[in-house]
Amino acid sequence: MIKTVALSKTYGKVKALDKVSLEIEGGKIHGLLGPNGAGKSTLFKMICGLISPTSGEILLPQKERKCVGAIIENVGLYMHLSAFENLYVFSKIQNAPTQQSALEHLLELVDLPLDRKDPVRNFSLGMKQRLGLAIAMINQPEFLLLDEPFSGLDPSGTQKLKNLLSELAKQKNIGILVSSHLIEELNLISEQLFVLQKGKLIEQGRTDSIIRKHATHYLIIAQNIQNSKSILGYQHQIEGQKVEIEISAEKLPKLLQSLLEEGIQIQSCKQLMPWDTFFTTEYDD
Ligand SMILES: Nc1ncnc2c1ncn2[C@@H]1O[C@H](COP(=O)(O)OP(=O)(O)OP(=O)(O)O)[C@@H](O)[C@H]1O
Repeated sequence: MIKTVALSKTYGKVKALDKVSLEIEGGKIHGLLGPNGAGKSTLFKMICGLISPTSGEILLPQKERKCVGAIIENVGLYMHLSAFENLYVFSKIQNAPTQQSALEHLLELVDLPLDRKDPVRNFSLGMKQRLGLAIAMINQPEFLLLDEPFSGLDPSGTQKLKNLLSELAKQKNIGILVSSHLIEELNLISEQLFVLQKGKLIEQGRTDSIIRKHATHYLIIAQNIQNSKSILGYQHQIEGQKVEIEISAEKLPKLLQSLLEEGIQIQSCKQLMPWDTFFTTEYDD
C-alpha cells in the first residue's frame, strides 16, 4: 500500500496540495478527479520523489521508489525510434533487462505489435500512451501512477486503455492511481475515487457511492425551456436554452414526460456532479 499522510506542497503563496491523506491499495484502480490546477500532478510528482513535500509524509511499501511506475504530464518518447528501440533505451537507462524477450514481453503486455519497426511518431495517440505504459512497467512496479492517460484519446483508444488497466490491476495485482478532470473517464474503471479541489481532498470513497450521493443535479438543454411550467416546482437556474435543475433520479422521467407534454423540445439531459459546476466556473474565469 502507498499511504500519504497530511501531504502538503506550497509554491510561494499557492497551496498546491493541502494536507492530503489517502491510500493506494494493490490490485485496485483508484481515480483522482480534479480540475486543472487542483494539484493532481503535484501529488504524483511527490509520490514518485520528483519533488519533496513542504510537510506531511509518503509511506511506500519499500524504501526504493522502483515499486512505483508513472506517466506524469505526458509520455516522453523518442519519436524517431521504434517502440522496441524506445523500450531498449529506457530499460538501459533504468538498468533493467534489455534482452529481446524482455522487451517483447513488455510490448505484448500493452498490446502493441511486435512487427512495427517504424518510428513511433507514426503511432496513434493510443499506441503512444500504451508504449508509455510499457515504459512505466519496465521495473515491474507494484504501483502505477497515470496522470490524465485518457486525455486526447478517442472512445476506442480510451476503452482499450481502460481494459488494459483493469487487466494489470487484476492479473498482476498492481495498485493504480489514474487522474482525470472528467468523471466519465473514471466511472466504471475506478473502484475508489478521490476528489481534489484547490489542493484539498474534498471527497473520497467508492466511486459508485460518490456518484450516487451526488446524483440529484441535471442539466437539460431545450430550445424553449423558458416556457416550461413543470420546472417551476424544482430548484433550478435557467441560462438561455440550458436549465440546471435539482431533482431525484426517480422523479426525473416524470419531469421529462411533463416537458414533452408542454411541447418543450428537449435536446439533451445530463447528470451533473458538484465538480461539473465547479469546473465550469473554473473554465469561465
Ligand atoms: N513549479 C511550480 N511553481 C509554482 N506553482 C506551481 C508549480 N507547479 C504547480 N504549481 C501550481 O500548483 C497548483 C497545482 O498544480 P498541478 O499541476 O499539480 O495541478 P493539476 O491538478 O495537475 O492541474 P493540470 O490538470 O492542469 O495539470 C496550480 O495552481 C499550479 O499553478
